Amino acid sequence: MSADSPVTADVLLPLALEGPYTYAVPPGLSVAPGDYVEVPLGPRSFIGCVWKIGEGDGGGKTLRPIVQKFDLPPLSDTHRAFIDWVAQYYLEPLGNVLRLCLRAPGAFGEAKGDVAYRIGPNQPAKLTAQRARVLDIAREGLAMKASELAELAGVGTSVVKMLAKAGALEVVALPPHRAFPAPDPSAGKLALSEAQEEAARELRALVTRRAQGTLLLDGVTGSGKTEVYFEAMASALASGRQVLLLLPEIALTQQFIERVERRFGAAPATWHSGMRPRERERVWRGVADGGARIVVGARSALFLPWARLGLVVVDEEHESAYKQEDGVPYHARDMAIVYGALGKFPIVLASATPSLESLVNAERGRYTHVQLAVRHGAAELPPSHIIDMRQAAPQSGSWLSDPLANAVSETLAKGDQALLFLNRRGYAPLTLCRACGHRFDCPNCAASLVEHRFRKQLMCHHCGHTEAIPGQCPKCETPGKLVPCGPGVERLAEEVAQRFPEARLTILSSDLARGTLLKDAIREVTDGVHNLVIGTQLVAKGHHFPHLTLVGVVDADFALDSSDPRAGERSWAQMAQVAGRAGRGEKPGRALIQTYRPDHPLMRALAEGDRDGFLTEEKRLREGADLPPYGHLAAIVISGRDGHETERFARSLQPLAPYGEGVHVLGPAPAPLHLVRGLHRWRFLVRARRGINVQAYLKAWLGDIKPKGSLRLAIDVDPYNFL
Ligand SMILES: Nc1ncnc2c1ncn2[C@@H]1O[C@H](COP(=O)(O)OP(=O)(O)OP(=O)(O)O)[C@@H](O)[C@H]1O
Ligand SMILES: [Zn+2]
Repeated sequence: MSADSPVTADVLLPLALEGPYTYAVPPGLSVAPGDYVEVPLGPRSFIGCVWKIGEGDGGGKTLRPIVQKFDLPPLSDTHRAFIDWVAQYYLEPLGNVLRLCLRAPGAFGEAKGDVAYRIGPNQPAKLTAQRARVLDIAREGLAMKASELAELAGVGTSVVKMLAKAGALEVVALPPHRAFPAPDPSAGKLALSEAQEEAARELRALVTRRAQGTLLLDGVTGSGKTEVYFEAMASALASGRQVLLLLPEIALTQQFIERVERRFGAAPATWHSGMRPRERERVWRGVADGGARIVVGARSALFLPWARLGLVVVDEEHESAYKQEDGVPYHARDMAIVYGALGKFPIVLASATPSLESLVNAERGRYTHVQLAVRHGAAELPPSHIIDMRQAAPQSGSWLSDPLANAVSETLAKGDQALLFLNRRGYAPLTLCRACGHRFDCPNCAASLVEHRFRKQLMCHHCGHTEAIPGQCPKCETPGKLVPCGPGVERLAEEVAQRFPEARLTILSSDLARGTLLKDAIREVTDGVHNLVIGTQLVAKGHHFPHLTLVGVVDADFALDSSDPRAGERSWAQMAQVAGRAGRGEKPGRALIQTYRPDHPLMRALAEGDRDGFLTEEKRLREGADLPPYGHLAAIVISGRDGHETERFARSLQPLAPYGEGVHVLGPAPAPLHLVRGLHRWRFLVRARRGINVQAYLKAWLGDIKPKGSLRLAIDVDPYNFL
């Protein structure tokens, strides 16, 4: 390169692009890989990340220059290598993966004094829908940057500026971000039991080695795993590193965050989907400059621009909530392990019901396996009893067998708390007309509408479509003949209220998940305000309810038959977890499980507490079928507006699938959920023996296919969703 040849930089943009674009570096600007820069693309400008320097030459075209460089710590080499890895593994455009890392647009704000906007004294002369949206958000009271307000309202920043000019918004100076308090590794350390101490020693050793390595902390419910992995976090913090504690979104409760705060004497940073833009920006910057030492976050926190990450703990590692389903379909647990390998730091996976994947990796000697076999302190694991519903069936329209109802009475009489677990929201999963047989289905999806009686609505749980509950059948017009079929939590609550009129009843369901309602409800259950709780899967997630002594599983057969190869494992984990909420305090607990299939290996295993027996059988089945963790799966979902066109396109791909030794292509077949949001869906499932490069196979098959019109082709490597 001669002295006067233009210096160029390859800049990756957070768009669906396979690679970076080359730009000219204007004289006087020095950029290095990892720097964040603003560059033009077409008529717009974007914030991207410098990927390489001086390699591209623009292929003879005149290069457009970089507009500006942001004064932020660069994205580390490790993080960029991680992005490359994720993109290759999931066959995603590189730019889409970068986008996961830049989810805090405000962090790139103007370098000069930040200003914010809040509601002002005037009404704008003309109130367009866009302006009204901005003002509605401003009326909530928080001062926000133009970019944040605009993003929330789904408008351009010009709308915000225009409203400010008209006096409908007021400009205020934003105070600088609050710094993150420094954690103290030994602040609130509890005295550990001998078993905990022994486990903690292994975790600390792993962290001080400062090398890659995965440890599976496999401890029964209530064994005190949290205190044990806190020790690993303490070691990483003491060595000056940052720590990420990943939780399934729904388990990220205020209670848990307070527990972390007590242990380390400082509130951790948190990261989840419900955050306000300014807090996002604060955390993003804190992670980038190293000021945020502990982050407790949902899966996407893995992609934050870590400065000195030294440990990731994945709590409830078996949870399928770690799999992102939209956009880049990554699995945060698996990608945490990849990140650890690239960054040479350890990963701790914790669970009372580890995934088969992790257990098999531990067996193969890839993971260190640390077990806690008993509950902490005097608490004992609750025994599970099976109720054979063929013998004890309740009368029609009622869902509690006598043995379960009696157990609830006894529990309440003793002043204890009982939990009834039913994984169905709403009142009834299906509504039929008794006169003509008409069933209420979603107009956009291949699914029945769920009655939500409390909200007086029929609702689709796939697309959110709602309609009022009609007084008569829309088809035969007979009034008063509509019947709800099957139970949801609301309907169960009706029965329970009738049977136990004295009980202080509450429902914990994700219908409450927005806002503070759910937090309050969980705290009230913890404090014993309620003595009878009806809950969906939400209650199975790591909560500690000290007064709870009885867990009743209302429908254990619910998820057994499905196209999902992990259905058995998942049902088992869910029931073991929910049973594990019982007897965590001073009094012993028990679990009663209602099933019509008492001979199913899963029910037997639960009754006998024989986890190993059940999992050995599951492993045998999976190994025989080359299913994970013994083989790879990839799903290919073809969707489109037009049913015939979608089918034709799916079928046209089938003969193009190359022959591959050890690779099976199943399909195309209509997806179990063959219509969602008006899109018709067809699926292929690719099953490959271990050691086969599935990505290479998929590229060879589908790499050049460009679906047209409304048709889409989505590849899901390591799928967890089989609908
Ligand atoms: N060393 C200790 N000293 C005092 N209390 C402890 C100690 N270890 C654990 N506990 C308490 O025991 C209870 C269970 O511990 P923890 O929540 O860590 O269990 P866990 O293994 O994570 O359970 P689960 O998997 O069911 O969520 C908690 O109330 C916790 O505060
Ligand atoms: Zn729908």
